[in-house]
Order: sequence, then C-alpha cells, then structure tokens
Amino acid sequence: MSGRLASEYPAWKKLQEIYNSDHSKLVLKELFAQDPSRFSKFSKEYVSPDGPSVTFLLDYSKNLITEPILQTLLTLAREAEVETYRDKMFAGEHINTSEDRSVLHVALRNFNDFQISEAGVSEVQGVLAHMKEFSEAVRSGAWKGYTGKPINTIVNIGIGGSDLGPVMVTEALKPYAKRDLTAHFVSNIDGTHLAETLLLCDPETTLFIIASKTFTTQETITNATSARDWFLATAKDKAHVAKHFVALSTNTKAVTEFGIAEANMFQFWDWVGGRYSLWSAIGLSIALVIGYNNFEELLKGAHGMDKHFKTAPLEKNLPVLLALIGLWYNDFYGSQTQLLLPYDQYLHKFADYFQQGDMESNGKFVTKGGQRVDYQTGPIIWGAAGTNGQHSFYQLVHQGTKLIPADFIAPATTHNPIRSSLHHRILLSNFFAQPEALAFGKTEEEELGPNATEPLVKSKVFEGNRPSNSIIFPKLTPATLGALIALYEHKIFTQGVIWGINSFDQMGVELGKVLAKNILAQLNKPEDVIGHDSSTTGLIHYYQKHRQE
Ligand SMILES: O=P(O)(O)OC[C@H]1O[C@H](O)[C@H](O)[C@@H](O)[C@@H]1O
Repeated sequence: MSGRLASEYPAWKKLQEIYNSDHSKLVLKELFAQDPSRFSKFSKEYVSPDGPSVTFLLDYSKNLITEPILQTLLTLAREAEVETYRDKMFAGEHINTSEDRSVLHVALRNFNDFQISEAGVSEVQGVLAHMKEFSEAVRSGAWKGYTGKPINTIVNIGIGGSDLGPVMVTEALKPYAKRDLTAHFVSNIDGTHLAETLLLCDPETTLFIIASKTFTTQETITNATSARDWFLATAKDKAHVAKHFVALSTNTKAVTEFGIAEANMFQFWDWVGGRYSLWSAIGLSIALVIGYNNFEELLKGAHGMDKHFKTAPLEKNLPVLLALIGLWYNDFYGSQTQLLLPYDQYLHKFADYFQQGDMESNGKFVTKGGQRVDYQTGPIIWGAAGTNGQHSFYQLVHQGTKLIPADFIAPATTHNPIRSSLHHRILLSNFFAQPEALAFGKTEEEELGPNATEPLVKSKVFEGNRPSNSIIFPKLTPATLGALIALYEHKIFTQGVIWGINSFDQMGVELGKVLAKNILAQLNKPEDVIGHDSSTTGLIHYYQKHRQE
C-alpha cells in the first residue's frame, strides 16, 4: 500500500542484499563483453499508440543492472502497487491526501480515452476553446490594444509552475514560433526582472498574462500590480486594462478584485498541480507563441505517453523503467543527484523545468502515513544543454568521486541544418561519445606511452562504469516534446509511489514565505527587528545601516 515505508517491501530488502554482494561485480565493460545482446535487451522504442506520430529510443543498457536486478526492481514496483496507484490517479481518486485532491494533469490532455468524473473535467474543452479563440485573435492582429494597434509583445507574469513550463516549452518549440510576437517571462520579485522587461515593451502593443493558480503569490501579484501601474501611467483610463491584461487562475474572486474581467480569465482547477500545469490555461503563452494547433499537438503527444504509462506492462513501461533505474542509484548506490543533459539548444531549460517538477514533487522526508523515511527520496536534478557542460562540470562526472547518473537526450535531425548539418553531426558525435566514455573509461595501460610518468598516467585514467540512459528521437516536434515531458512526469509519479510519499503537495515552501512576511514588517526600523537569532538580526541590522531607498 502506498504510504508504507519502501524499505519494508521484501524486494527492497532483496535489492539491498544484491547490492551488498554484487555491486563490485557490476562492471559495464564486462557486462557488455559477456552479453552481445545487451543493447537489444535493455533498450526500447516508444511508438505513440495513436495521434501525432512520436517515436524515440530509450537505451538503458549502460546502467549497472542485470536481468535479475531489473526483475527485482519490477517486483518492488508491484509490491508498492504502482499499477493500482496509477489507476487511482487516472480515475480521479484523491491521491494528494494532504490536500484531499485528485491529481489530474492527465485530464487536461485527454482526448476521450479516459473516463474521469471529477468536477471541472467536463470544462476542460471549453477552456481550450477559449484559449484557441483568444490566441488566434491575438496572433492574427484581430485583438487590438487600446489605441487600435495589434499586440506584438506578451509578458507572462508568474513564478514556479506558472512560469517554468511556459518558459521551457516556448524555448523548446521556438522553430514553431510566430517570430514577430515577442514573449517575455517575468517571475522574480527582484524589481530588476520587471524593470528590464518593461524597457522592451510598448504599453500600446503589450499584453500581460497574469499566471497564478492561487492568485495570491506575493511575487506574481506584486509584479502584476507594478505592471498595471506602468501601463496606466501611459494609458490613463482603467477601462483599457481589459485589452492588455488577462489572467490564468483557479481563483475567480481574486482575479476580478485585481481588475481583470471574468471574460478575460482562463480557468483551471485545484486538481492541476502548479508544476504539472503547462497543459492547462497556464499554457496560454505557449499557445500564443507557437499557435493553438501546435499547443494541441503538445497535448496529444503527452496523451500518447499517458496511454502508454496506463496500459503497458511494467517491464515494457518506459516511465517505470526510468524510475526503477533511478531508484537503484538513489537508494542503493547513494547517488545524490541526477543529470538531465539534452543535446539540443532548444531544450536548454529542460533541467530547470524538472528541478521543480522532480524536486518539489519528491523532496519529502515523511511518508503519506506520517513516518520518517529511512532511505533517500527525490534526487537533486541538474543539467545543461549540449556540449556546454562538457567544458565545465563533466570533469567531475568523469573523474570525480561521486556517482552521477545521467540522461542524455538528443534529436537525430536538427531544425537548423547549417553547413549541411555539420554542427549537428559534431553535436551528436559528442552525444554518442560522452556516455561511451562514462561507461567504459580508459585504463592505465591504454595511457602508458614512452614518456609516461606515474602520477601523470594516474591522472589520465577514466575508471568508467558511470551509468547513463540515452534517449534519441527523430526531431523535436511539439508532440515529441509533450511525450518527453509526460515520460518524466510519470517517472516522478512512480518513484513517489514506491517511496510512499505524497508527490503532489509542497509544504516545504511555506515556512520561508511566512518568515519573510514577518520580516518584511520589521524592515523599517532597527528596534522593530525582534524574535530572531543573532545571525538573522545582525544581517537585517547591516542592511538597515547600508540601504539607500
Ligand atoms: O501559480 P501560483 O499559485 O502563483 O504558484 C506558483 C508557485 O508557488 C509555490 O511556491 C509553489 O511551491 C509552486 O508549486 C507554485 O508553482
């Protein structure tokens, strides 16, 4: 039953035994030498069940696993009832127990395949129709600003899940973008973010999209209010706000109080988690940039992966396999982090996006049943795009003292085939070479030359045996991106079920917010600074001494 300690499952205990007795024998070079069919055994092609065509290959053969280890990991998934909890999610059961909510981002991209009865689900199509109509009006120029000019700039104001998804996807799908519509994203409360963005905007032709599930987030409401002040400084008449401000939210009351009419609000529902919300009205900036039809392709690509996750047996289920392999390193090898390495410049925000997606979902130390876990939960996610990382942090990945599992992700075809795709061939040669170097390394013997000195030889040794997955797909299309995002979402889900935690709340972000609110009220005068430790008090006093308003 989910909510149990993962370490109590028999398969967990067995995995620990296998690790203790066998891990020193798990050497990739030998595993590949022993089994010529290792690649075909440990790789799978995903082919979308229907809808827009999506295919990719997941090669997980360069992992420190054997068939018995994989079988035991699959047994663990069965003991943790991953299939049951998956079905509960798709059925709309309230698996987000602490908030008593269902978890239904899959309902946002459901094209009549799953029957889900939950309040709001029947409204999804209506909101999509509103997004289509609105985005087409803005893109065609039919929607006019207060002086009759068409919109040429959009500014999405939101933070966390109301920012990262739209930023990541609009960057990833730039080849599909309407290039004469500029999109900016303002998230940080630091006034610099808004001020620098507004320098690039004309109030007559700018549309502000206020994206906030709760519509109470301090950063977003402060930025939105300042943007409205900036707009009204030129436009003067409050009635003009209607042409330049729309809201994406679940909170109609707060939206209308802010001064945005309900007609300019795009609704979503409490069963959409912030970090799973790019598929909802939060995706409006995506639809504006790449067009509604491409946005729908993104949804359909994700839906195909949902069907795969829902129906494929666990041993063929790609999100489940990724989850289990990740768990093997996280919980038995003691790996603290997981790299996401897209060899595609357009995916340069992919790791940033899944920092929230994974770390806010699975960064929990208490099970749903309230017990302190006695094992590691969510990994630290990090990464960079293309070969950039190779010239900065890969040194540590290759020769450092830590085991860092990495996912390499790349398209076979580039959107920018300059010099007959020469750049892309060089990029991909690195995409192939890095996992090879990580897995197989280089020995002292290979390094010995006529002038070799002992320390020099040692410093050039690559121990190898560093695991990775590789994902390669034909081209980065909206549907392929949708499937890739859903792949990782379901991976996170599967790991959360096994660890027995609630992947869908985020209690850990609250304390800092409460303390900041209290401190904000004390910032004016030194004598107001009370109730803190000496360090916090000292820091605030230093600030008060040196600030210039
Ligand atoms: O969309 P909002 O309600 O403004 O929330 C924005 C963000 O705020 C919080 O800090 C949550 O931890 C995030 O999950 C959320 O995405």
